[in-house]
Amino acid sequence: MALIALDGLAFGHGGRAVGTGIALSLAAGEVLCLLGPNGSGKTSLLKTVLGLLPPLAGRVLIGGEDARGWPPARRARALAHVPQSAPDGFAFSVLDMVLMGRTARLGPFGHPGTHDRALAARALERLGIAALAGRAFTGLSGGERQLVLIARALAQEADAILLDEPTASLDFANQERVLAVIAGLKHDGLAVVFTTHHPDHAFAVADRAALLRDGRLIGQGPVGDVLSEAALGELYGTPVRVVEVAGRRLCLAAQSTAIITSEALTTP
Ligand SMILES: Nc1ncnc2c1ncn2[C@@H]1O[C@H](COP(=O)(O)OP(=O)(O)OP(=O)(O)O)[C@@H](O)[C@H]1O
Repeated sequence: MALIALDGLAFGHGGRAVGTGIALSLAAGEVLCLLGPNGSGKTSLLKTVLGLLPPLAGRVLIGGEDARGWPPARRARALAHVPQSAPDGFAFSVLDMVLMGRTARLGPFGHPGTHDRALAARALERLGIAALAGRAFTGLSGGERQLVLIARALAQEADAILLDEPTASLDFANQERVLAVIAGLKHDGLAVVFTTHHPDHAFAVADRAALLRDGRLIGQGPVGDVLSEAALGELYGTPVRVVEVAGRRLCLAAQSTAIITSEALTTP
């Protein structure tokens, strides 16, 4: 059975529809990459699945049940969220930020115990940021914050994790680390949804891709079927080349390939 299913979903803000007619499903142990141009509705769609925005029509089914009206704790046990960024608030330590991921799992007294601390420490290690545990979250760089938000979601131990541009602020090595973490979550049997502006990342770790343009899905299915040069070109409105290098498929904007090639030819 699908862990997450979207059925005729319309979503938007303040009653104004951004997207309509969304039908998608994702099983445990599957990774879905949501691609689309700026403003196509990726974040709004994720927020609707997470219950942060009410559906304007249709349903969000989690484990086969309509999730409308679910209490936050139940939702948090099912779905973890990695937002693009967190607002500046109190100067919580990194460890306390990650422990907040345990909120829906805490016992009657609401205090994290040994098990919660061990999970938080493991999540920090998995993201390579154990050394940041005692630092104030508000004193971190954008990329460090992004890694902490991912660690917080891992500590949540939800059935599915939805990540909004999880590699956007990260350096090259940390992008690879996060892709490896996503592959690890799949291996652990979680359902993973992530948005990105890098189709390469879909090729690297996703089983399925969904292409959102102007709030409508113009393609979805297995990555190998969906991410053709033609489909990516239509999605972004620019010619795209897909090349294979060292066993990995990579995307290039066809126009910039031409520029690079002509420069390479003319540079002595
Ligand atoms: N809080 C909001 N209130 C009203 N409209 C919003 C709000 N947030 C986003 N929108 C609108 O919804 C549309 C989709 O935005 P959304 O952030 O979901 O797109 P996106 O695909 O995630 O974009 P990007 O790739 O640039 O992050 C845009 O037209 C945007 O202006």
